[in-house]
Amino acid sequence: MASLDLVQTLSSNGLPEVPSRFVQPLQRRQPCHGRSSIPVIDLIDLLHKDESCAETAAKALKRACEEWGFFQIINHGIPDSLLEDVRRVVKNFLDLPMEEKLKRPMKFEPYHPTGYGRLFDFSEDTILDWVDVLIHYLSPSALKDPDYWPDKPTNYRESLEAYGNQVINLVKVLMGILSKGLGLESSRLEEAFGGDEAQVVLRVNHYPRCQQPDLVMGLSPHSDGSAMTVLLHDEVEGLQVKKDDAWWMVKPIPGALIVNMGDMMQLVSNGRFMSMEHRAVVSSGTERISIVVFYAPTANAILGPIGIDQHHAIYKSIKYGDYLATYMNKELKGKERINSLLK
Ligand SMILES: O=C(O)CCC(=O)C(=O)O
Ligand SMILES: [Fe+2]
Repeated sequence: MASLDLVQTLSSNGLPEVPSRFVQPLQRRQPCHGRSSIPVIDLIDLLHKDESCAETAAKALKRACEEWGFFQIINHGIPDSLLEDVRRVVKNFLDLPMEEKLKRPMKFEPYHPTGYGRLFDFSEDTILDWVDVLIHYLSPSALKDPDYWPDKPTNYRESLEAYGNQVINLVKVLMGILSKGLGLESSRLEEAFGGDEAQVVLRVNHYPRCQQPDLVMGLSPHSDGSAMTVLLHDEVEGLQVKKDDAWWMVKPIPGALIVNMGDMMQLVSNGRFMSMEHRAVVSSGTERISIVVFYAPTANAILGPIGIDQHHAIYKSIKYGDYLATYMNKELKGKERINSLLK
């Protein structure tokens, strides 16, 4: 296959048209309906000493997960200065010369792509998304290959380590509350996903400016294969969520993190917490960077609906590693994968 430059290079080379491999067929260019105010959840309320306040907030969280599967979390406890650091070191990495970034080119291990480059490029027929990515593990230690963490800029590793730990703690708190919301012990979901063996992956999505933004997708419609996903944005719009068959542009709140339920949360909750389809669009005026943490089960976890009479289970059980294998080896296509687990 002839090699095609990464998007950042294509963006800066000044060509009037995007290469044909990025052009989406008309039926895949569904318009956006408008802006949405996805639910806003305040962690201070969720952890409030006043029980009735905490309970009201927990109900709002549960409703957000049932109706949208997406919310923005404010007062999440991760200092603004750390979020700033993370955005800065990631931007500094992306600004390095291509040869430096390609010292860790994308390697496609069976389930675990890691490195810098292009995702989901399976054959010359695959339509490519207008995005370059950097991926590495944050946890567990067996998968956290330090060689795949950029060593430039100098404080990249320190900032991402600190941020990763804080996001993992936040996810655990949210999962504890959602676990109780399903009528389970607060630790039940965390245990189901493998406790400290859960796979936590960082992915930087870099969407450079695009000369023909209406013809391409930044990230094609998909649902996340994870249990929960936490997205740090750069205040640039681009994330769209599909609800009631329409696409809604998320308006990012400065300082907030965007959280969404992944397929594994939909599975274990027997379809109560929704792993919604979403996509990213790009613009001709501004680049966009999203820094995403996927909190996913350990590969050995066998998962199915939890805490219900199995007659009422609408999904089959699956070993997460098998799910991941199909997830990573196919083009992104809406909610095809989780729907394939329906009984
Ligand atoms: O960049 C975004 O807004 C979306 C990222 C995303 O959906 C993903 O990385 O799975
Ligand atoms: Fe996603």
